[in-house]
Amino acid sequence: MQPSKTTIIHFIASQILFIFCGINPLTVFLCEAMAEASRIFHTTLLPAFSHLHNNRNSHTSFTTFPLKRHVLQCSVSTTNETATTKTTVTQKVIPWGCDIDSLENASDLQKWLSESGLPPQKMGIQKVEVGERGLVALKNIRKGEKLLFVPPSLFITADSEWSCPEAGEVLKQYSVPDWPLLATYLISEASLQRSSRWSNYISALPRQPYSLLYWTRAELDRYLEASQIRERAIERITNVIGTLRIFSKYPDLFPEEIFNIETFKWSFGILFSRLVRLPSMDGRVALVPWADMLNHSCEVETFLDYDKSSQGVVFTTDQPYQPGEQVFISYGKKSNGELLLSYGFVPKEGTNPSDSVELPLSLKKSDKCYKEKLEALRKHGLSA
Ligand SMILES: C[S@@+](CC[C@H](N)C(=O)[O-])C[C@H]1O[C@@H](n2cnc3c(N)ncnc32)[C@H](O)[C@@H]1O
Repeated sequence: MQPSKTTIIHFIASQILFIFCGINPLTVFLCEAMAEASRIFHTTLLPAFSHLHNNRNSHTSFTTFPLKRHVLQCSVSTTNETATTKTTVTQKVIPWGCDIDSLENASDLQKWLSESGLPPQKMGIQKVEVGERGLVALKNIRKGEKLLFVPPSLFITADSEWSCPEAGEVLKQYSVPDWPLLATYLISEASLQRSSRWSNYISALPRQPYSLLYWTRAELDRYLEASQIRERAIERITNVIGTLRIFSKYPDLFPEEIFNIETFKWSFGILFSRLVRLPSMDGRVALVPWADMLNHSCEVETFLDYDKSSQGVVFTTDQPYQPGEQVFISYGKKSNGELLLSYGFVPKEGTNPSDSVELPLSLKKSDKCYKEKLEALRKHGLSA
């Protein structure tokens, strides 16, 4: 499920209220009031989103766009800004991957994975209510059961072999860090289509992942006004653009038709939403096909990790599942803003116990009540 209109507005409202709180250094204590005010804001001002959501097909020119765009568009649809948002639709379509809710390539992926060493699974990929596609229990699954067992031969890491070794050599020569290296690797392999060993995996990835990287500057300014997430999204976009600089020197290895801003938005969008850090492999980052079909729930705490005894990526269920139920993992204790930033969704309102807003605080030593305020901040686990 993508962010509902009310959830997005709740998020925006809390961020806007955050401005007012940020002015006074001792307003940490206003957080509760802020949340209450934002609740009032959303319940009194908003029409039901479900109606707009269900009617989204009436905006036919948006049908190939992620729902997030519809949500944004819906949230301003009663004003004439709709037209402004429509202008963003003219982006180039990535020539690989599939529609975000498509199962067309998922069965090929599953077949290829089983042939390549993935053991039989108790879950299958299906269309789901939360997260478009996800892994659903095919059999009874017990609480405390280990699932997945994806072997390392199926991971994509910074050490994966390049189909075009010369390109990989150049990146190594520049000691390019893991993230931009993986982003480039993904584009390089994707562009080779069927001749890449990852072709079945890449074909099942979304052609346009939900990501703030696709928001225009105007959208970021408008919908994330006063939020720290806005700055972080702008920083990420700047870094993605910066990655392109390396390639201008090697147009033969990295032709612009393939390595350009659109393809890097895609590959970084895929990394932000799917790359996992594996604590038991010294925090190594990897794309783990199949495991990356699991959606997030704030109600579970289990996470992906490498299991030395079974030599594969696993997670241990912290609740039982019956056949037909979607199986979830946790992407970490992240605020709604952080989930939006990396994964492009916001959990249903009131369901995320880790939700928070960042309040930058400063306390001047010249403040008459410096000591008392410092003490009050410390009491709440905050530093000045
Ligand atoms: C690791 S992928 C999970 C598989 C993905 N649903 C797919 O079909 O490829 C992460 C993406 O799934 C979606 N997702 C995961 N958990 C979600 C949730 N609780 N609500 C809405 N979308 C979710 C978001 O689009 C996110 O960027």
